[in-house]
Amino acid sequence: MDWYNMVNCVHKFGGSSLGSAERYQSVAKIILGHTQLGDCVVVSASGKTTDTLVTLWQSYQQKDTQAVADIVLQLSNHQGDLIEQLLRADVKRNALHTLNEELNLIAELAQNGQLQESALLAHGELWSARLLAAYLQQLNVEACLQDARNLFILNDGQLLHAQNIQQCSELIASNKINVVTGFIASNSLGDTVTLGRNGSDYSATLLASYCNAKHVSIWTDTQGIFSADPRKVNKAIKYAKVCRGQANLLARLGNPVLHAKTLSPLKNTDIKLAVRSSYDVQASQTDIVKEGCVKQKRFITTLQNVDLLVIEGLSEGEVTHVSQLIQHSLHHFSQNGDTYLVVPAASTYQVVSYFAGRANISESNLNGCAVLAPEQDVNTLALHALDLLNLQSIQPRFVHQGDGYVLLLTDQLIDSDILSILHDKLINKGQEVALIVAGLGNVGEVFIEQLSTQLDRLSDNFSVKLVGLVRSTQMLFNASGINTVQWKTQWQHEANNYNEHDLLSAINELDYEHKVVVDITASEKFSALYTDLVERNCHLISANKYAGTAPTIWYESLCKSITEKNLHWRYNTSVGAGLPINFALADLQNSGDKITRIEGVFSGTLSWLCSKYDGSKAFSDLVLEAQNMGFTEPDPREDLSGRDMQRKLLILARELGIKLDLDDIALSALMPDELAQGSWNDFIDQKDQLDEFIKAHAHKAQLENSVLRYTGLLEINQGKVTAKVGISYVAKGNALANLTPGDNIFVINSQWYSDNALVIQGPGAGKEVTAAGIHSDLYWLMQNLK
Ligand SMILES: NC(=O)C1=CN([C@@H]2O[C@H](COP(=O)(O)OP(=O)(O)OC[C@H]3O[C@@H](n4cnc5c(N)ncnc54)[C@H](O)[C@@H]3O)[C@@H](O)[C@H]2O)C=CC1
Ligand SMILES: N[C@@H](CC=O)C(=O)O
Repeated sequence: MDWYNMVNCVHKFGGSSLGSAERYQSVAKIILGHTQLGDCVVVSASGKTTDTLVTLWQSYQQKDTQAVADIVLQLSNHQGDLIEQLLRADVKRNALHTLNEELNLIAELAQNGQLQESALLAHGELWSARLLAAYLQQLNVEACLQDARNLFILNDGQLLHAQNIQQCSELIASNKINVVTGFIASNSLGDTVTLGRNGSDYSATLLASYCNAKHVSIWTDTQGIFSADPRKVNKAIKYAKVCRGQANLLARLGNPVLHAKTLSPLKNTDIKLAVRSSYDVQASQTDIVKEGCVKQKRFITTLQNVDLLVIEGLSEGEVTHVSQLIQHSLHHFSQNGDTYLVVPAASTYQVVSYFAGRANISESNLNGCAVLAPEQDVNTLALHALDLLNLQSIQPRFVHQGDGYVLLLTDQLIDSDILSILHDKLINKGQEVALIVAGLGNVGEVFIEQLSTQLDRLSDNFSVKLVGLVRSTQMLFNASGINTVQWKTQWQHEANNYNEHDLLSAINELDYEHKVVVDITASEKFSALYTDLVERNCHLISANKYAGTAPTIWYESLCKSITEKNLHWRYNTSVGAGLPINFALADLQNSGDKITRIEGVFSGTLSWLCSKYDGSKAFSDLVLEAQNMGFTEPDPREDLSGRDMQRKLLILARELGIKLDLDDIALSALMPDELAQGSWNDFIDQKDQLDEFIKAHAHKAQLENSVLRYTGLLEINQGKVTAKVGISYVAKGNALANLTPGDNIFVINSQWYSDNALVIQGPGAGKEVTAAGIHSDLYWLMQNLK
């Protein structure tokens, strides 16, 4: 591999990511976990160091010697503390010595009137890069310091690209982690210059383009790019992918996450840019991708205190130049034959002077907002936004509709309450939810049938699309949507062989605000995918019981990841099919009640079999009948063995916060143990043994004036848990003896329902009720999506 392909990724850490010794330690951890030799790590000045250096410069210009001395001391304290806390004694001594020499020189230059602004400001990045490199070396990481003044050379304000590529090829070490100073460069005379506001982000993308890196990761204090400022709008949506064009427009229209300049070196390259949190490494990132690779999203930004200038004969080059001059991304547009520039009011004087007589202030002291959206939505959103502002008694003074956005400028401030209303009505409405359904058997097919009538009424805010269907051997995936009525025809023509890797990468590529995987398989293998699905930000709905009854360690870590990622997992149908048992238990507990006992029949299959059996028909024939009706598990022995009901009891126990594993629940089977072995055909060959077994139990029950039932019990008595499922002889008068065949019954005792139990009873199996129960989970999920 030649040098040109040695840098895989350029990482960039901003000032807040390096604000304290603990933050440096976190950054080092990220570097250890996310870099390979040859990668570059671009750093900003630690915390508020650049602001402090700017204040020092201003004090120096005002000849305030006391303030200069105070600020030098402040810098010495902050940098000194970092060195003290991070470096080992031997390295520390040298580092403190160098720092003191530099600070003394600053003080001396200030005294002699020889301080240079850019050279002074450059210290911030130099200090952080030097300290981070030393700290990494101390951790035995092959790291080296790179002073970007040797990599980025400008002549007359223009970067000398060919020369810089050459410099990078000579200086960037392919066998080390290169810690590079952000923000700074040098001119062809060798003097220090700076790259302006957000310069370090720009340094990172510039370096990536010079080194032909594959990725740039901007590690920052936000988790990515949101539909609105998440500090002001708590329902702001984090987007997984945003196209470069919209990111650029956002930067010019008030969203501060990325500067327009940052994106410019990526033009005409395939370099991938990601914005991610250095505070929450597990959180998903936002990828900024090439135009056309993702759908356009909706955003709302606010603008505060801006002026609108009309500029005669404005050129693109002048916009770039004046943006650099005032260190702010600027937006310009034409309307009614005039060309306007939106300028922060604080910089208006500078901009007007720059255009020397060609700039006129059209409107001043404006606030407002911009709504960005796919082109086809802008017109409707613009009208809707005007109505909403009107309702809030806000009259826009200036409205401009451009390609993919509408800009609404007004006298009044758009505070976070108004912004949230606008966001709710304009942005949230545009969200899309991708639905992937695994398992198209008895229940799955009915679920899809019901889906076609359900889609429109699921939520006002979201548009839900079925994008994936999965069976054990085949899958159909179409990111733009599968027709819920004609899916079978589409399946016949387009379904491919199923493998987990293809499914996960198809899900990864989905550009939807939310993804939901509905598991209606009876597959343990599929449930093992849940951790991968959660990693890909999928909400889960399960009729399948395997994940809910997996070993405690796996189950708890799954629940933890789901919570950490603010995802939802619904599994109401895994117990009691469509009966609202999980809702009821959650509700009781949320209301402060304590559940002490749940007894009942939790298997629709076994309820149906036991109630139907009167000796007139062989029990095994009833089993086949139940199987045909779609009542049983794919292999009915999962029911007869008691294992399925054991799973349900475990799910109930975990709902109550009880830590159990499957084998902690005592079980006696409703069939001879030997029949559990072998194939289904072997079982059928030996069905007489089952019939004899049942006949014998039914007879014994009869002798006790009782009936044969299969029941479960979960009891918590003074901290002691009893959990069991098995054969019972239930007295004929008992509620459990008189169920409609197929019904489940849950008899719940609690602190508040102690003498007179709360009873939930109804069909506990069947494809229609189960599919309807899954729709109830999906509906709940839609109502609870942010
Ligand atoms: N039938 C009922 O009344 C109720 C069923 N359930 C649960 O619903 C689930 C489905 O039940 P049924 O529809 O009756 O079963 P089924 O056997 O008719 O359908 C299962 C489907 O899952 C698919 N599948 C199996 N392994 C797979 C894998 N590894 N990846 C992807 N797909 C796979 C099969 O191709 C099939 O389409 C089961 O977990 C069951 O316990 C829950 C409540 C009631
Ligand atoms: N076989 C199961 C179906 C649903 O879980 C039962 O009847 O309980």
